[in-house]
Amino acid sequence: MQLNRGPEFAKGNGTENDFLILPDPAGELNLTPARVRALCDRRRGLGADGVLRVVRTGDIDDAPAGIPARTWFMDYRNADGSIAEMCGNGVRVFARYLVGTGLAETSSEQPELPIGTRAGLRTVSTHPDGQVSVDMGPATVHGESSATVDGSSRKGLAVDVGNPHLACVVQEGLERVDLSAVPHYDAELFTNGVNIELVQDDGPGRVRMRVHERGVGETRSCGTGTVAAAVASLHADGHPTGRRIVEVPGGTVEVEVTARTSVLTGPAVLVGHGRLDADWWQRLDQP
Ligand SMILES: N[C@@H](CCC[C@H](N)C(=O)O)C(=O)O
Repeated sequence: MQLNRGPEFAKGNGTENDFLILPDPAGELNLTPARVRALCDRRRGLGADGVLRVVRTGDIDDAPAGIPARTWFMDYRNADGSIAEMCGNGVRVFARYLVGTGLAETSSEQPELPIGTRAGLRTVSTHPDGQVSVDMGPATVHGESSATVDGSSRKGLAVDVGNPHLACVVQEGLERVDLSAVPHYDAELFTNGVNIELVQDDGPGRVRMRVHERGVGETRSCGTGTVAAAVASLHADGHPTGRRIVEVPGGTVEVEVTARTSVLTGPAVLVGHGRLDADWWQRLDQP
């Protein structure tokens, strides 16, 4: 087969929240919104919920201050081409990629990996059983709000996990809700849009969650969303801290919320890798 070798890519997922990973160690890739949309399109491109560009922090114009320039930075893009501050599943897959390709090293003495994100520096730890944890930083509650989802108004907790969430605890019927349309939310509170979670109790210490992600639509999982869901579930039980097992359509994760921070643990899987066709990639850059 004649293929003009374009940029490298890999594909991975965390609880079936799937990503295309584009290594860009020299910071040379022109990752336009049009290219992200084409890549993520499940018919026109390779298909994914988002793109993770692997770049050095020094090559990112809008990186938060204080992250050393050589630190690997997760330049996250939603499937619609928009930029988001943070991705809890993505950052675990990103760490798996760095270690798997030898771009970064971890060991039993030094299992922690610092990763730059637009929400700040995050520390990821890989475990011998294949699970990956990330210290997500504090999840900050900004009060209550509501959204109209599938024609019904739902009350929820506004939680900032580096990116914005509205986590709505529902009593029943989680599986029956139609999440195909963008929910209507308070645009004065969420000026840059919001990820919306529906969270249903599933026994002691357990919840089930579905999510409509900003810039994507319904996904099989959302790591930052699971943290918001755990916070909302704990809050509903009158606890500011604690632990929740969160079951999403794509699998199961664990969230621990402490007074200082929140930690998300779950799987991170690399599926394969290859090269984009250079002609296809070039054509996407033309008006
Ligand atoms: N799937 C992600 C969140 C990705 C960003 C989100 N759609 C946003 O726009 O904030 C996760 O695992 O956290």
